[in-house]
Amino acid sequence: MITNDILYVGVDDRDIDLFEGQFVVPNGIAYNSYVILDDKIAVMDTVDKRKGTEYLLNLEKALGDRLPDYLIVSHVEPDHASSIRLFLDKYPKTQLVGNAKTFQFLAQYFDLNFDSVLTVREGDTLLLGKHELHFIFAPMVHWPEVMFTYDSCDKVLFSADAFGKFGALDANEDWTCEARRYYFNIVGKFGMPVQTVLKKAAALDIRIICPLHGPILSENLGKYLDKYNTWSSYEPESEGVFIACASLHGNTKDAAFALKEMLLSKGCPKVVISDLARDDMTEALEDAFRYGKIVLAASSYNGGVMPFMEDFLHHLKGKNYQKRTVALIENGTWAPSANKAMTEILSQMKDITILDTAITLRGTMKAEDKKALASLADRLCTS
Ligand SMILES: Cc1cc2nc3c(=O)[nH]c(=O)nc-3n(C[C@H](O)[C@H](O)[C@H](O)COP(=O)(O)O)c2cc1C
Repeated sequence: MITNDILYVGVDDRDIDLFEGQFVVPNGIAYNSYVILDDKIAVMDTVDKRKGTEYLLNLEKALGDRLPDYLIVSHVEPDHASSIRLFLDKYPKTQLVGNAKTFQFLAQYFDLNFDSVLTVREGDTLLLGKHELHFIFAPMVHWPEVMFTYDSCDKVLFSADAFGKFGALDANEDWTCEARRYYFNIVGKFGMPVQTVLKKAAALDIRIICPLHGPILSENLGKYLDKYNTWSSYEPESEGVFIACASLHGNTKDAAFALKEMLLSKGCPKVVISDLARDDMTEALEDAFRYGKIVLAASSYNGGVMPFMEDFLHHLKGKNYQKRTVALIENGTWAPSANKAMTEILSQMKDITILDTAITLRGTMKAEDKKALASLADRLCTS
């Protein structure tokens, strides 16, 4: 129970191998859905059809002998909407509520009778009894049709995918870490639209945030709003340096670890290294956004850069990576080419400062390489 009238009817999914076909979720994922019980009953979204049967049982229990009047569709993505067919087979008289885009997209997934739907516009309200629902459009957070719903009676914001996180509800883990990985990998490209909806939300008296994934947020809401403000404005969140490396034979990786030791010994508060070939790419992406300074260290490869690094940089570009200071380290035997290849991709991003400290290793680290790394460490500690 979330309030006296709002019940949780979502489900945990711990069997899924990859969320959205690409993200590892070691602690699963929750598909959240809610019921508002009033003179009229509104259900807030459904769940992935992978868990449709379990969902309908939860719903039935929450409804007792009553029937839902409305199904509010805040996001058409299948992890929330693919049980709508199942839902309507059981509750055929329920009216679907969405905006024009909601129904345009739903028609791509379902053969529905769209004559009976209720199409809302930005700022429209729906009265259930004492609960009045206000529709707040949030286009591109993270699809074009996304809308938030604010219940002015219980002061609850149903925030669609915003404020969500990876991890089933019964996972005992920190919110920030998995919410950050979720944000940058799923919503990260859309910083401006998130800023726009945060401004709309600032005008509301919000006591509880009910996202479509992850825990219901009811305490210290400023913390979550602040994180979203930092993330969506592409500002660094933590002091420190992130080193991403891709190394064929380990020499560049050795240099990355040597640099880490130097940075720590010079007082850098935090240094995180990711081996892009072995570590989770989505965590590397998260760390690249978390810190303000990053070092890219890679082997030269066929006149370019090792493909894991190339892939990583394309991921960053796709997520609108910006406002960061970058240092480059390459390794090559006959014609080192990694720094040039990395610079080319970085030059397509906004507001990236590449330090004039580029280092070229040839095979193993030599004394002069260690000196160059030490002066890079100085520069990173002072810039
Ligand atoms: C398939 C392949 C392609 C390579 N391409 C280049 C290249 O274009 N230019 C170059 O200078 N070295 C090239 N190298 C050599 C590596 O960059 C070199 O061995 C480097 O020292 C590897 O650093 P690492 O020990 O960190 O992997 C290539 C090596 C391999 C196996």
